[in-house]
Amino acid sequence: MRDGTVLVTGGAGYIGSHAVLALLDAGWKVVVVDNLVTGFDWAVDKRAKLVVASIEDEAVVRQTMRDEGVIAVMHFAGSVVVPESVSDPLKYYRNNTVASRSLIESAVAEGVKHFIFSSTAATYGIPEQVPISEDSPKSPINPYGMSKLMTEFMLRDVAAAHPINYCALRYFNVAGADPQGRSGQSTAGATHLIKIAAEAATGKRAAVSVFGTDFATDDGTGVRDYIHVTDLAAAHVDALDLLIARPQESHTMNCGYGRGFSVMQVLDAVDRVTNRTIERRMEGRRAGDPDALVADNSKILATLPWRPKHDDLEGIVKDALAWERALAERG
Ligand SMILES: NC(=O)c1ccc[n+]([C@@H]2O[C@H](COP(=O)([O-])OP(=O)(O)OC[C@H]3O[C@@H](n4cnc5c(N)ncnc54)[C@H](O)[C@@H]3O)[C@@H](O)[C@H]2O)c1
Ligand SMILES: O=c1ccn([C@@H]2O[C@H](COP(=O)(O)OP(=O)(O)O[C@H]3O[C@H](CO)[C@H](O)[C@H](O)[C@H]3O)[C@@H](O)[C@H]2O)c(=O)[nH]1
Repeated sequence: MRDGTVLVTGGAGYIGSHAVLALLDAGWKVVVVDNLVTGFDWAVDKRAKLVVASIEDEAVVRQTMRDEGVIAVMHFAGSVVVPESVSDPLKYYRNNTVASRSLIESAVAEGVKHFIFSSTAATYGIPEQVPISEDSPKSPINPYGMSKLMTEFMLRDVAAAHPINYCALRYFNVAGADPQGRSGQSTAGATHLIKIAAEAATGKRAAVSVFGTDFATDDGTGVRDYIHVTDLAAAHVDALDLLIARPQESHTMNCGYGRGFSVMQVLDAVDRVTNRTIERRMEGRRAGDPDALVADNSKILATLPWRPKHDDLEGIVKDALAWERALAERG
């Protein structure tokens, strides 16, 4: 067992629940703070403690930090739907930026030493160059990306002023599910391509819409860097070890595999895995979708011992499908 407890905000959600598993499997004690707006209490592994509260509830968060001996925060809690951030920006500035400010303040006040933050490739906006390196211009094209970038700025300034270091991890497209079937993406109303394709493959949807066929890519459909959620969770555990080993340093790193697949390639992979043909409906572009988003992942590979173990599109699809079937059985 490691010394100290990790507080995982949003640990009842998709990515957070996988981080909880990775931390527990690595020997950490874990306490989750989640208000269950999009998460599920059953998604939190029983070895972890769950406190149902908002990260904005400073009294509860600070008490939890004290009671549990929290040495580090992994901060996944937030609002994650890009189009909603365009129609309701203040929700995003509140639940991502303002709530993060409150959480960071609690961490500083309680002497928590390390902070790991879920950031996003959406901080880059429409990239000038692909693959995208961390020092590329940050020009978010929606309030979601901006709300996350603002939190990165807060962390930078707070780490300069207080004895806390941080790692901001900019995720590319997260997909798949725990290969052992312990967690997966469960929130209804999915917008993410692989989740939607898994729903279509299991009969929850009649077809998959292909948003745009005139992008500047080989087959005209959007290209993304899909990273398996279990690899992403493992990167967080390694990032924590780095923050502990080098307390004077903070880091901002892309999390992706450095290669992209088009929408058509993803749907082809789903068809191969299921041995069926999902109906594809060609539609117009979604507002604000870039042609291609692929990570330059040289920094994370140079900085952490982390190496991808699930960099296989069909494997990602298989794990997403297995979880979708398990969800269907759950009812
Ligand atoms: N899914 C992706 O592809 C992706 C990509 C880039 C970044 N991210 C980031 O990763 C993080 C996790 O995303 P996810 O896909 O797991 O989403 P999710 O909705 O499954 O998880 C978010 C969790 O946070 C909780 N939560 C929300 N607001 C809260 C609050 N104020 N207090 C306490 N708990 C709160 C929710 O109940 C939920 O359990 C988010 O910060 C998101 O911005 C996700
Ligand atoms: O039903 C669908 C859903 C998506 N797509 C296409 O599939 C690709 C991936 O779309 P997703 O909605 O799965 O993911 P995004 O790339 O739009 O965005 C995701 O990844 C970003 C970073 O790359 C941000 O982190 C953001 O939070 C997260 O939602 C895009 O080309 C999109 O147009 C479809 O064709 N049909």
